[in-house]
Amino acid sequence: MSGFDLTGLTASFGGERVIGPLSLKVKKGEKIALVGRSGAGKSTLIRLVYQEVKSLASLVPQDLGLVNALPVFHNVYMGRLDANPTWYNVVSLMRPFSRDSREVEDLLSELGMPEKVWIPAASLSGGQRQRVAIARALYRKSGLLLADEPVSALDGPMAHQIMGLLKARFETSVIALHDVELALAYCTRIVGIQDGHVALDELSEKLTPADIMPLY
Ligand SMILES: Nc1ncnc2c1ncn2[C@@H]1O[C@H](COP(=O)(O)OP(=O)(O)OP(=O)(O)O)[C@@H](O)[C@H]1O
Repeated sequence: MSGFDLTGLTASFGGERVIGPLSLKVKKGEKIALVGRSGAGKSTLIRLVYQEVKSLASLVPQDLGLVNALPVFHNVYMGRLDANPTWYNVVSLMRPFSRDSREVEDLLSELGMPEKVWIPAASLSGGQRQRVAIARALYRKSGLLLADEPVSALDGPMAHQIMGLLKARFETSVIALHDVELALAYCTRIVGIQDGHVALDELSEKLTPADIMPLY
């Protein structure tokens, strides 16, 4: 089951309510884009959803969550840590198994950076770091993707390629996107967030960029 139905979602910082109460029902197979101006609450909503669904989801947080001192391989491998016994993970830290190395290398090839597999994450560019976080999410092989601006550091053609890949590989997704064109092209439903509430909820096929602009 990769959909979810959450109600009564709220978040506050320093006593100030920034989300909700808000409900979000996502059906299996839906690709949702969360859109809205900076500070509207998209990242906070992604975090709230992740807290609820945790192990069912693959997460690409806005800060990416990479471990700089570790090679790309291990950063990607971390996506599936909970699927393996502890001894397997400890051995993999020192001497990765060849089947795992091959799988990670294949993923990195798809993302256009096969030569970086043994490079520490610290020495990657911003766009490369973003692709490592995406590889980690793909490696997890869950049915649900939660991603916060996953292609913001990528150039146009690469952003389209990766959005296409995410659409194909995840049955269901909720992606915060500031790029309205990408949202309409790769997502089936647009949820607009304004001041922590849902201000728009419509199928992409019924919307144009002009319909979304009032949120900004
Ligand atoms: N750790 C925090 N401490 C205090 N306030 C926070 C914190 N995180 C978020 N906020 C506040 O919550 C509100 C929503 O922030 P959030 O990051 O969810 O917005 P966003 O829509 O994702 O913005 P952006 O598009 O810039 O990433 C903002 O007013 C922000 O200042």
